[in-house]
Amino acid sequence: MPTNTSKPSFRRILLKLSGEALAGSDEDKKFGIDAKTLDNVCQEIGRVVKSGTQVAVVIGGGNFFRGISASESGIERATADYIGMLATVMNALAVQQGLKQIGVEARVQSAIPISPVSEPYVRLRALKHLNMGRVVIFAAGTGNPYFTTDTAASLRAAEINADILVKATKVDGVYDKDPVHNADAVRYDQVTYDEVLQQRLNVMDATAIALCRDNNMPMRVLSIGEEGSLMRMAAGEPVGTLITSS
Ligand SMILES: Nc1ncnc2c1ncn2[C@@H]1O[C@H](COP(=O)(O)OP(=O)(O)OP(=O)(O)O)[C@@H](O)[C@H]1O
Ligand SMILES: O=c1ccn([C@@H]2O[C@H](COP(=O)(O)O)[C@@H](O)[C@H]2O)c(=O)[nH]1
Repeated sequence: MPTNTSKPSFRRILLKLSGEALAGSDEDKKFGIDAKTLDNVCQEIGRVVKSGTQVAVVIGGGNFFRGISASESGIERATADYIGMLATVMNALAVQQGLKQIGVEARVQSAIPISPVSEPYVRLRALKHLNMGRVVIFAAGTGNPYFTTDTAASLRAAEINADILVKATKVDGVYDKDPVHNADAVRYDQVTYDEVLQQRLNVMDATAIALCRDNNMPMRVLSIGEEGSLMRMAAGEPVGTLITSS
């Protein structure tokens, strides 16, 4: 529950967490969930919740499985995507547990019903949890193959009337080219949805960007590995890159 008396900059945010952000940064730890990294991520989320901002999370599955890569090696695409969606459920449960350990209440809602382990996605119930100060973790993406958790994040952000969609990932913003593969890449402070689409700045998939553009949902891309960045963003600081219509 909120502990601060100052008014937060955002009433409600949708945080898109990349699955890879839960894996360690060491070369030999790029798969699965690293306990220390998970704790750091949960602490970041906990600070924001305690400052009075409601937080909903959509979590990726790239630390376990990506459907499109697996389908290239022979698994039928739809099946591979269902495996990918189930991978996001594992991450969601881990984040729920990590938050619980630091005293932050959270509920997982899965777009693919898995009744023994999570609630199904029910929009009004999600809103009720958020209004009670609980973190809601949306798992299993959209529940449909051929989509990504970026698109799920855009969809859920619109559905819950979030003030902003925050993409927290390994890179600290949107660059003119992929910074992981280009040392000379230059970061934007602000960029439009159309520029991201036209210049194919692949920090998020095109469907997700278009959905945010069509719903006028502002987005911010920041690094979850940079300590305090999420809290600074929630306090209104211009962290990372802002994506808007103009
Ligand atoms: N122009 C760009 N600016 C910033 N990042 C970019 C750009 N082009 C490509 N990227 C890449 O986009 C990635 C962000 O996507 P990310 O790895 O978080 O994928 P995801 O699908 O959201 O999560 P997951 O790890 O669960 O698959 C960065 O790691 C970065 O390498
Ligand atoms: O709506 C969705 C969301 C995800 N998937 C599959 O899950 C994996 C993991 O998600 P990331 O967004 O890549 O982290 C993704 O590669 C898809 O295979 C999906 O099918 N539908």
